[in-house]
Amino acid sequence: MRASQVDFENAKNQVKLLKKDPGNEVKLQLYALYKQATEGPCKMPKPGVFDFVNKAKWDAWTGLGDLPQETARQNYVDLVSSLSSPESPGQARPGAESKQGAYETLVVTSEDGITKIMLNRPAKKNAITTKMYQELMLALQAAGKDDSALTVLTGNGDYYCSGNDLTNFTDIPPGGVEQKAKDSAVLLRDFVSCFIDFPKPLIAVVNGPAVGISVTLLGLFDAVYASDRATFHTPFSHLGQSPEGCSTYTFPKIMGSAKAAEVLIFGKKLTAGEACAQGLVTQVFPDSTFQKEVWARLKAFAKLPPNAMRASKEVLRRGEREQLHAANAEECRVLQGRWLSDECANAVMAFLSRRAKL
Ligand SMILES: CCCCC/C=C/C(=O)SCCNC(=O)CCNC(=O)[C@H](O)C(C)(C)COP(=O)(O)OP(=O)(O)OC[C@H]1O[C@@H](n2cnc3c(N)ncnc32)[C@H](O)[C@@H]1OP(=O)(O)O
Repeated sequence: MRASQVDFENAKNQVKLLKKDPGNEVKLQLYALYKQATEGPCKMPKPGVFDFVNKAKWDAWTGLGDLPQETARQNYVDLVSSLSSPESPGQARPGAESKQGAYETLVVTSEDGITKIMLNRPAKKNAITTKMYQELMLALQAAGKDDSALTVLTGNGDYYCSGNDLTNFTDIPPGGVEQKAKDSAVLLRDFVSCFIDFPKPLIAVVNGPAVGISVTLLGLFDAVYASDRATFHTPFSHLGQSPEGCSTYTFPKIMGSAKAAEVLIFGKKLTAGEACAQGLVTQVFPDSTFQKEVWARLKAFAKLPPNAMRASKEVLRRGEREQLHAANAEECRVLQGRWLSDECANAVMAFLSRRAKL
């Protein structure tokens, strides 16, 4: 799964042959990844506010931060591969099957026995919108049933994921904020259930910083590989919120109750090394060799008998599935109340009005 210069050149040519216009957002991502892959991080001065086109390009490119050029090249190749329609197989990277042209917020590819689900909003640090929650559930359902041996979740760009997209809170339905809180609790419960019940090995490839729900969910993965650039931050109290993703059950089990409280109540940000020492991360790799080393390892895992791996996962999970669903339900119930609190409203408003950042 590591793109060579030849793959990159092929992908560049495939873009010109695309039969369908991929839309402006995707074109901006292609532009940004291409620039990052060929020139490195954006050093151009910020265009004027009325220079809309160049400002959008600049935003997309700077949104990739310090993403290594090799990773940008890989992500560019993956994105082009995902755009190749099944009717034009000549456009696809040999061996890489892209089934999910339908997703707006994800790039999903299958290759070498591995289905890779990549969060794909790099300019927004892969913050999870309502649409992305829904697409992730669909992608996980499909991956659970496909013939790949492993499923991997990762992020495009310099972040793994910045957690819940805080603009989700601005989309209030006719039933008002109470209805919004209720709908969000249902969505969250269904979303987390997909991870609890996922039937085959699920691996997180944490390519950069992780925030909020993208951290708490890690306790439900079977392995977590992290770049040494990654950090792990759950600022729930700062946001007037409370933990989710079954972390109230998994974190004390993984790291002990004192360390779990420091992370989940006081929002202590962990480095990749600390997260590994506390058992949340399986192994940390230097960012410069992260993709190469992790994918080599995953390809070897994917050659193991898939039914044996599923059976082992099932027997490991069976003993605690009930407790996990109970923790999920209780976390969603408490959060529903938190979302209606002044503490939460003030924190979200502060972020949206650019007064606060983590
Ligand atoms: C329904 C289910 C609910 C599930 C409950 C889940 C809870 C959680 O996940 S709580 C955690 C929520 N996340 C956050 O509070 C993170 C907020 N973001 C930040 O603090 C920062 O953006 C950052 C530290 C993640 C990155 O900072 P920086 O490197 O300086 O980059 P920018 O802030 O300029 O970000 C670029 C761009 O992306 C937008 N963005 C980033 N994260 C989010 C987010 N979580 N929600 C919405 N938007 C986000 C940011 O606003 C910038 O946008 P533009 O200004 O339009 O470029």
